[in-house]
Amino acid sequence: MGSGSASASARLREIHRSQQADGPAAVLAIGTANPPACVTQDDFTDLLFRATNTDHLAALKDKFKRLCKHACYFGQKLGVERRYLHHTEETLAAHPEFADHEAPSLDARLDIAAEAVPELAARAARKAIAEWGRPAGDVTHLVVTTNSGAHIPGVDFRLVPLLGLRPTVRRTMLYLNGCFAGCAALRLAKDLAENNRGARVLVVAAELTVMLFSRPEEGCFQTLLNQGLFGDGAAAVVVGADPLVSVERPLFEIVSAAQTIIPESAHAINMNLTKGGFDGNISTREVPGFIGDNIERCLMDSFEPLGGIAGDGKWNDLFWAVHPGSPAILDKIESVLGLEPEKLTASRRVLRDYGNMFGVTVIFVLDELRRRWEREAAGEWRELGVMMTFGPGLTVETMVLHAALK
Ligand SMILES: CC(C)(COP(=O)(O)OP(=O)(O)OC[C@H]1O[C@@H](n2cnc3c(N)ncnc32)[C@H](O)[C@@H]1OP(=O)(O)O)[C@@H](O)C(=O)NCCC(=O)NCCSC(=O)CC(=O)O
Repeated sequence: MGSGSASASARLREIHRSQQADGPAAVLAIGTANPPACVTQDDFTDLLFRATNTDHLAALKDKFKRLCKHACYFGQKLGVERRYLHHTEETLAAHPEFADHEAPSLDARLDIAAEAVPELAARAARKAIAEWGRPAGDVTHLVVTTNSGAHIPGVDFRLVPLLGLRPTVRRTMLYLNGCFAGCAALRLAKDLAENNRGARVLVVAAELTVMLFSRPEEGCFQTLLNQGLFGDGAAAVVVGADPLVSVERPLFEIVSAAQTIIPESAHAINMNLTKGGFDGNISTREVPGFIGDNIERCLMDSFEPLGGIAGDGKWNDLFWAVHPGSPAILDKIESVLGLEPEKLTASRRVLRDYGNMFGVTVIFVLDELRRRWEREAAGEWRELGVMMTFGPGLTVETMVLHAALK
């Protein structure tokens, strides 16, 4: 009896071991997509005040312009020059209730998201699958994340026929994780890929700001921030371990992944689905400080499995893919860690050209980094790097990456 159970347990351990991948999970391909309409901050300012019949609020419009004005490359304030938006002036004319967040508009917003989010997500995913070089039917797991919707079944379910995935693909849907969602989805993909030999995980993030559109209001800074900072987009990543030689090309290996809640910061970013759409409250004056005060500890924890990280100027030896929540946040990180300005260029560039696309943004930053290295034949290439996102909690997601694409 005893020896029988010992051998059964040994057999189970053997089965378990045989299910593990040999090597670390790696990013094998990246795809991105945006809606067709690109809107500059100047054009958007006019559109916003015209479409919401608030042009008479001249002082508020001037304030919004000041907030958007310094959208120069290394400038302050919102750091956004242009964004892609699914909703147009026609959408807003057809839905005057979107302007008033006290009016019931959630159903109409969700109806728009139900169609548009999966379509945008599918466009990014098709690009990632094409770069990956294997058929969509070889995807074993699907992890989808969005803040733009609350549907059952969700975007994950819709993507199966849109992409030609197998009905047996193992799906996980992550709703309402705020801006840390992209990194959280990749963390999940890492665990799936490393614990299921041969798994190929398609990670997809997609966001539409039609969920939080509203008119600017006197005395409500949040409405200005929401309308000036956020943009629409989707990004997809194929993750897998033990890449097939000559078919798959690893871009980044995922070395470690961690998540931390910053103490006493629960009030700093809150988001809710309300009858009037997606409502948020961001303590803009506190968030950069919370992140700055805690970032070094989060990084030390992330590097602990690697035996730590040593040396003066150690943070400049890494590449950085940081969620660009806003220039003030990036400035704070830069100064606390003593980073050379070049280190956060990819983050600032994505913010400038696309806005803050919640969880999608950091994948755009990763894509920007690898494209820059490919363009410049590895000019500023560094072997080890950090991917970092922030969101409600305040939650900090940290991932140590190894660039495999030199
Ligand atoms: C809001 C800011 C862009 C403001 O930029 P600056 O600090 O450089 O500029 P500033 O202080 O001169 O402010 C510009 C104008 O905005 C006004 N202003 C700024 N903050 C305000 C506030 N909280 N309430 C009311 N007014 C405010 C100022 O009075 C000024 O008005 P006037 O012009 O009249 O003098 C910045 O503080 C910032 O980036 N904060 C962090 C933003 C953030 O938390 N982002 C995370 C997004 S959420 C995310 O990424 C994660 C997630 O969602 O999950």
